[in-house]
This record gives sequence, C-alpha cells and structure tokens, in this order.
Amino acid sequence: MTAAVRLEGVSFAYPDGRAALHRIDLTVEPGERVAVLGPNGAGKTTLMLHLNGILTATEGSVTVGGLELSRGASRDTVREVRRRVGIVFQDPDDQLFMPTVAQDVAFGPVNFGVTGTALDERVHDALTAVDMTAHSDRNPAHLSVGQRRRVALATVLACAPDVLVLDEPSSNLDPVARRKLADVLLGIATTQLLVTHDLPYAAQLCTRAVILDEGHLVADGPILELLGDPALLAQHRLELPWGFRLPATDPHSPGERSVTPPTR
Ligand SMILES: Nc1ncnc2c1ncn2[C@@H]1O[C@H](COP(=O)(O)OP(=O)(O)OP(=O)(O)O)[C@@H](O)[C@H]1O
Repeated sequence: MTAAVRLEGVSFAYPDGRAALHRIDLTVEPGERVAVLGPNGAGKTTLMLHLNGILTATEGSVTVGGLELSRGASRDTVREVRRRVGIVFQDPDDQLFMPTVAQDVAFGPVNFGVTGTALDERVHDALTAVDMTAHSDRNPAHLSVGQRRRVALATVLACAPDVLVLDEPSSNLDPVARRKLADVLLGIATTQLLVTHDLPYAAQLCTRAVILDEGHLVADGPILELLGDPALLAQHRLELPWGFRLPATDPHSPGERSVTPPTR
C-alpha cells in the first residue's frame, strides 16, 4: 500500500541558518490519525509546512501518496500535492479572505475545477460539518475567532483532501464546538495529522503519536502508551492537565469508540 505521507531523512534549515528538522523518518498510512506533539520550538509547524510544499527539505525526501516533493518538483506536482493535503492553520485569518463565508469555502474547490451542483454540495456539506450554514452569507471578518476557525476548517474539508493537517484545532473553540469538531474528525476516514499541545484532545482523536523535540523525532508509538509514560512526557515538556486520567482501555479499539456520525 502506498503511504499517505512518507518523510525519509528530512532535514531543514531556515534561511537564517537555524536548523529546525534533523533527519526525520516518518511514515503515515492511509486512514491513520497521528498526533504531532512536542514543546514550543520543537519543529512541529516546520514539519507540517513540508507536507504541501510550503517548505522544501534541505535534505531527504517527502512523498505524499507516492508523489515526491523535492526542490525541483514541477508546478503540476506541487499543485496536485496541495489538492491532496489540506492544512488548517492555527490562525484562521491565514485562510479567509473572501467577502462571504460561502465564497471562502467555495474558493478551494473552484480552484480545483469543481463547478455547478457539485460545488454547491461541497460548500453545503462542509459548512454543515462545522455547523456554520446559518452564517454562509456573512463576512468572515465579522465572525468570532472560534467561528472563523470552523469556517477555516470548512474551506479545507470542501476540497476533500486525502490528508488533513490541523494545527492546534481545539484552540479558541467553546466546549460544544470542540466536541462537534471531534465528531467531524472521527467521522471522516481521511488521514489526519494533528499538531497540538492539547493532549486530551489528541488522545481522544488519534491512535498514534510522534514527539518532536529540538527538531528530532524522539518517540513514535500508540498514543496511550506515550501519554502513559510520565518520564517521557517530562523529558519533553509535555504534561497532562491536572485531574486528567487516560482511559484504562483504548477508546479507539473497535466497538468501544463512541462516534456521533457527522451531519453530512
Ligand atoms: N521563519 C523562521 N526563520 C527562522 N527560524 C524559524 C522560523 N520559523 C521557525 N523558526 C525556528 O524553527 C524552530 C522550530 O519552530 P516551529 O515553529 O516549527 O516549532 P513548533 O514546534 O511548531 O513550536 P510551537 O509549539 O511554539 O508552535 C524554532 O527554533 C523556531 O525558532
């Protein structure tokens, strides 16, 4: 089976010379949900930006569904990878720029050639998934931060990506929006990478976690095993919130996961 995402020996240094990734090897299979954890400055965002060609590895290779994103990759390759990989940035203002919510959500699919009824359905389904249909004619700039985050997610869902990358998806969401987002993410079979400091949310959504620290991938395994290792967490400035207990059994195992089907 072709990996959804494969990084082999990926190193990256910013133009000012700061080395941010060191020989990262990571393979994510189709349908996996992987949490990317680590302290501030660990390299999580840098890694994420390699998955659709915003940054290109200084050394090593990144492939998405078998397509390689090297420095010399053609425009067509980068465009196809950008169709396959949807990134939801932490700051929704990075991806909202149209006069209305509906136009913002339609922007991506239109760009990839979707028109007519298919386009209307994409926009409707994506806004339904994030519970924002009632706001479709509003100016995104007039929405609250949490509402803008939900619209930003809809802009990516509407493109039906093979790989969904989310940077701190739970920040600024009220508890209901947070729960509904979890339902949406658990209800779609898309491969997902979740970059987050919200360890309970990661445990709820992901089966596997990787820990980055100072640009090195220092741990990779079942998320409950990693989060259940206090020494490992302490070593990498990770902490479970006060009073939080990991589930005694794996909530992701068949029959035990509680998933509310998304309304789409
Ligand atoms: N544009 C840039 N130029 C130079 N160095 C950068 C740039 N962006 C990030 N860095 C550095 O690269 C390293 C990794 O940063 P990155 O943003 O990937 O970390 P992160 O794990 O996402 O952190 P956080 O949890 O704080 O969001 C840090 O040392 C950071 O200072």
